[in-house]
Amino acid sequence: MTSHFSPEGARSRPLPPPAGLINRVIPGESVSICRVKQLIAAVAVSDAPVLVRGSTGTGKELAAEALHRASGRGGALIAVNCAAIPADLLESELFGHEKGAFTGADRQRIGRIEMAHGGTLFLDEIGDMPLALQAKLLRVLESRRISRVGGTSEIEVDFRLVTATHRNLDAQVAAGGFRCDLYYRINVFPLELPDLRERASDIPLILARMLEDQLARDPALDLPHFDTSALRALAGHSWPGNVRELRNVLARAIVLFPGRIVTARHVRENLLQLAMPDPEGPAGQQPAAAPEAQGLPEPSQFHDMLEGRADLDLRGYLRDIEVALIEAALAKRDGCVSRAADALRLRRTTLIEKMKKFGIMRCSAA
Ligand SMILES: Nc1ncnc2c1ncn2[C@@H]1O[C@H](COP(=O)(O)OP(=O)(O)OP(=O)(O)O)[C@@H](O)[C@H]1O
Repeated sequence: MTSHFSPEGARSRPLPPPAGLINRVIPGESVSICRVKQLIAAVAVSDAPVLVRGSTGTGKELAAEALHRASGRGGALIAVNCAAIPADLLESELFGHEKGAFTGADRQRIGRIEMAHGGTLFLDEIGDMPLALQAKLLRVLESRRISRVGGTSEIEVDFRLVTATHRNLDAQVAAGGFRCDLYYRINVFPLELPDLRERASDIPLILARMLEDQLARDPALDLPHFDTSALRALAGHSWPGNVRELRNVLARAIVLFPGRIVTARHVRENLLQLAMPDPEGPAGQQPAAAPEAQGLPEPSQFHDMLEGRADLDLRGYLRDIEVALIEAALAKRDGCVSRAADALRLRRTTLIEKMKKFGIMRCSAA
């Protein structure tokens, strides 16, 4: 029997991992994600199998990475997506094969389970594993030994098992699609990841982490800046695709609004829906400074200002603000419509239309 067994892989790891280690992998401070991180910290140092559940895109693979890093195991994290590999290839992918084991096996191949020796094996979408392979996996978990396809000798393996699924495994077991004995083996420590809409308060931190990662990958990137109204609009979305959907929204923002301020309107019209942005604010123009940086009230301040008020003539108030800002922009630029339009990030024709609508004259500052 070949043995990969070593005191290194089998040592007990009694010290809890530092919280910062897990925080670096999973950003967020909401109650629900903090509970997940506490559970990860508690279980990481043991060898107990963990079953991560959660809707698609909630970060199940990220949770596996956090568990692995916090476990202190010296080996690698080896991930296998059981749904992405055709059923007839999955066995040799997991167990490896000897040369000549089947047609096309022209050389020996080490499988993923062997590669995970001393580390963590992450079996994503375990609910999609064929029943025959489930039986083989159960034997490995019980004996801690594998045989490569076409091989005769046994190889001892020491790995921490983390599995994940977005399926309802209880229902699958009841329907006979998943082995009951394997289910109990892998479900020693269940970890439930919350949907993003249940931890919307984490969106700014997750977004900041994603932006940091983008910048680390490409320091020359001109990143967009999400203002508070944009963050509020993101928090109000239902996020059926969870954090993966948020990642896609950010990817869109990087393309559509490089170096620009992203507002709630952009979020609603261009990022959560796929309309192209207004040509106002053309490419090459410097990003507009945030309203608060220009001494203007930042939109979130209206929350406090409106507290306790019964009603408001919104249309009239917004018109007065628009007129006042247009008149101020024209006055500061000696009545020059083109320069005022640039300053207001409007097309010249749009500004002229507004001036006609509100009866604004080209007055100068003097
Ligand atoms: N908390 C988070 N912070 C930053 N990025 C995250 C977070 N959670 C998930 N992501 C990112 O979202 C994407 C989806 O995450 P992941 O693949 O871990 O989800 P999943 O739950 O395994 O999805 P599926 O069930 O569809 O396989 C990845 O790009 C991942 O890096």
